[in-house]
Amino acid sequence: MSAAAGGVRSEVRPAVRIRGAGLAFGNRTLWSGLDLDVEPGEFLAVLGPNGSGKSSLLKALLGVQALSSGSVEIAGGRPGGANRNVGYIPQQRAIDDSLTLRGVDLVGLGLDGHRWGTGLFGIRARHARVAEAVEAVGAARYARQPVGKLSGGEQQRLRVAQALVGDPEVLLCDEPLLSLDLAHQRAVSELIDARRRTAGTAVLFVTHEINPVLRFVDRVLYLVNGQFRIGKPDEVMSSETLSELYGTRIEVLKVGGQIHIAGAQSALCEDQPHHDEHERVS
Ligand SMILES: Nc1ncnc2c1ncn2[C@@H]1O[C@H](COP(=O)(O)OP(=O)(O)OP(=O)(O)O)[C@@H](O)[C@H]1O
Repeated sequence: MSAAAGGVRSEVRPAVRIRGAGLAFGNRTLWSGLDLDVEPGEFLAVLGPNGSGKSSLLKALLGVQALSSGSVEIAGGRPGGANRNVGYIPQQRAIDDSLTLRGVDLVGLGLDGHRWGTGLFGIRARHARVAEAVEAVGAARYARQPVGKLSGGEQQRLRVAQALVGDPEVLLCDEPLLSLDLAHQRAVSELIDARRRTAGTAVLFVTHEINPVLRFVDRVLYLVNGQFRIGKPDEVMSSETLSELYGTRIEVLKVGGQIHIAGAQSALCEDQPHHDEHERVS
C-alpha cells in the first residue's frame, strides 16, 4: 500500500503531508526535520518509548498543537480547518461515571459537521449510519446505556465507532487497543484495516505494541530521543536500526510472525516495570 515507501511517488494527493516538521518544548526537541507523506489507504504505525512525541504528532495533525517548525497538511488542507474529514480515537481516559450521554449519542457526535438535512430522511439516514457504526464495533448490546456506566473496553469500542462513523479520509488512532481484550483487539484492528482497504482511509496508528497490528502495517515511523526512522516494518524493526536509534545494543527477534526484543528493555520501556527479559517490541 505504501506508495511513498522507497521514494515511489503516487499520482494521488497524499492524505497527510508533513514537511520539515519539528516540535520542541523548552529546550527539549521531540522530533525535527520530519518529512512524511501518508498515502490514501496506507497504514502507518507510530512507535516509540513513552514521551517520544507520538501523541503530540497526532495533536499537530489535529491542529491542536502548533509545530515549532515546518508544516503539515491533512485531508487536503491545514489541520483543524473546516471540512477536514478526520477521525480521531484519543488515548483512553476514564469517562466520568456520572455522564448520562448514551453510547449512540457519543457515536452520533462523530457526524456533527456532516450534512444530513433537517427532514425525516436526514434524521433516518443519520440514525442508520450510527446504528451501522455501533454494530460494526460489536457495541449494539449496550449502546443505549449511559456511557459513564460502561466498562473501559466498552467505552473504547464506542470511541472507535465515533471516529469511523463520518467515513474519515484520515484516521488518527492513539493507542486504540488499550483496555480491549484479545478478541476485541482483533475485531477493532480488523475493522480499521477493512476501512482503509475499502474506503481508502489513511491510518496513523500510535501504539506501544506492534504485534497485534503487524500484519496490517505498511510502514513504521519510530520516534526516539529526538530522532526517527521511517520504513517498512522489516527495515525499521531490526536489531541494526533500533540499536542505532537507541544508541545501545538491541536484539530484535522475529518469531512466529511476531516481533520480540531481547535485553536492553530499560532503554525501551522505562516506565513499564512489569516487562521481562524477552519483551515484545514497543
Ligand atoms: N503542551 C506541552 N507543553 C510541554 N510539554 C509537553 C506538552 N505536550 C506534551 N509535552 C511533553 O512532550 C513529551 C511527549 O509527549 P507525548 O504525549 O507526545 O508522548 P508520547 O510519545 O505519546 O508518550 P506516551 O507513549 O507516554 O503516550 C512528554 O514529555 C510531554 O510531557
